[in-house]
Amino acid sequence: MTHHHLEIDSLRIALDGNVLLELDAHIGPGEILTVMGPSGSGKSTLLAWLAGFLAGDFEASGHAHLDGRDITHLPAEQRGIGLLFQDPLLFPHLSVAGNLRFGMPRATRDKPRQVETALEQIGLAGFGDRDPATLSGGQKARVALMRLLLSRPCAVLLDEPFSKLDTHLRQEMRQLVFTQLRQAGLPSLLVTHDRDDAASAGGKVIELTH
Ligand SMILES: Nc1ncnc2c1ncn2[C@@H]1O[C@H](COP(=O)(O)OP(=O)(O)OP(=O)(O)O)[C@@H](O)[C@H]1O
Repeated sequence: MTHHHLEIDSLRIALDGNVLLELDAHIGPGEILTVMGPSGSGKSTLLAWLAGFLAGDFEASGHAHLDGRDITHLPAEQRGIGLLFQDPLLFPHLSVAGNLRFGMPRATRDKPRQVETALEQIGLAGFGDRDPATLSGGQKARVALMRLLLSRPCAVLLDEPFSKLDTHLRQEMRQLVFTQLRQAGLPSLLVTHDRDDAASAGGKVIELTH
């Protein structure tokens, strides 16, 4: 297991001169930090800052370090951060296997074998040639998770990743996602409105306020 860690130092984000959020956090390998708070409290803004997509209207100061590397001003694609959203957003023009191969580092050894193993891990052995449109919501969510992990991120941001799933599936996906993130030793930041998500993540919880 690799030991990735993410640090947020003296982050302060303001909008029109008003401070929206201030945060210091250290997320160790396999830790999941949950961020909660009312609508408009800045949860998506925090993720956008970390991922490198923050809109120009915001003034941000502070630093983010990933594995000791200052990523604060790096372009999004050089940060090594993986994202998991509410919608699985699989590429419709690629097969399930094509989706899984998409973000794999160029130097990855034996890609077909790794794709096959990944499909087995999520109970979708033999689904490699399928069109993603023919998968159920739960199956798409599992493929999106594996595509993320196969891209070998150094940290993961999750934005309400389970909110579109029904209760039963939600429970199942929580288990799968959190177990996989822990096993991969990835520091993760979870944004959610759901207390059960936070409890299941098992880490610290931060509440953003206005
Ligand atoms: N591009 C933008 N330009 C100006 N203001 C913005 C922009 N994006 C968001 N805001 C404002 O920034 C504040 C924080 O928004 P943000 O989306 O981070 O909240 P949130 O906690 O994620 O809310 P929700 O739970 O509803 O998703 C809000 O007041 C919002 O109106």
